[in-house]
Amino acid sequence: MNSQERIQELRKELEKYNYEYHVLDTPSVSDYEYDKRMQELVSLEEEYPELITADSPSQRVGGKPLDAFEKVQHVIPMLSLGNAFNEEDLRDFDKRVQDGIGEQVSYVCELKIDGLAISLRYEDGLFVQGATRGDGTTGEDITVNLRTIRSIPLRMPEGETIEVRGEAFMPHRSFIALNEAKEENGEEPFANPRNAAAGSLRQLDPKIAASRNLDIFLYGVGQWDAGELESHSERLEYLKKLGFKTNPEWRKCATIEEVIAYVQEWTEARNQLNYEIDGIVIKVDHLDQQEELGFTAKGPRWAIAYKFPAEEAIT
Ligand SMILES: NC(=O)c1cnc(N)c2cc(Br)sc12
Repeated sequence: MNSQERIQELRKELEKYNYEYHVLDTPSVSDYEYDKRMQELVSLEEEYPELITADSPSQRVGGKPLDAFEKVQHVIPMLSLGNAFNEEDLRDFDKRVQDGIGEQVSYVCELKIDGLAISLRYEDGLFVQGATRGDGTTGEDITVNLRTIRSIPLRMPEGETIEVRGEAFMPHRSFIALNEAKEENGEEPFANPRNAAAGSLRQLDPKIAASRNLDIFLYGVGQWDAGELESHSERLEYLKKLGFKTNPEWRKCATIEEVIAYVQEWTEARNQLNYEIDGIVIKVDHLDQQEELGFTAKGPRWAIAYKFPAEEAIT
């Protein structure tokens, strides 16, 4: 086997191990085995730098810090949702939807991740750009920092050209470790994981972002010319098939009663998660019904965000 073939073989192995560990949470090799192969890849790429490609597992943490972030225009605006605060608000939402459609409508419920909304663009399967939501139409290009999130594939097996959307966040254990380090250095700790994730992704030095152990759940699609799926639930399944990390707790709900039961279940169970959620997102599942309902100035008529009551401060 020549060096180029060995480099290709190492990249495939490392991408597989990375996917198993960071997306499936089911590692098949030890960190030692992973690190040994990464070391071999880095040495071979140092010997043959002309063979280095942007999607090589060795290229996740970029070089020098940026001077600033470029602006990115979102061709399809990134959503903001109207809020529901109690069961009555949810029933009012359901009534508006049923009146608007005139027949039974099914929903998808998802955990509302307390992080920051992100858009990822892939061209022919290659990760080419990642951006913050910003004001919904103009965000910031933070590609170099998003490349450091290990659950984001640098290349997906299917050569899809697609924009996917989700929420970047800082898991509890990363947040605790970061604030402990900050306090040891006499620095101001972050108030909550959302601020810590936002602050980390807005670092101009990708090495700092890489050190923050961020993660992401993908849950939506932006620009996608080939898109021919009929429902949001099919999109969630397709994102998973493409190799993205999707949140496993989503559920199809045939009625608002089932939505209310799901909300109740996670109001009680959210403290068992190893990441913060601040509510539940409820969406009409069928895309043609979403289109029929359309938008108000505040946001889509076909989705709403139920917000958990503020937790009593533990005194
Ligand atoms: N699954 C979802 O749709 C979802 C999850 N977490 C969030 N913070 C948000 C925000 C919007 Br806007 S949608 C959404």
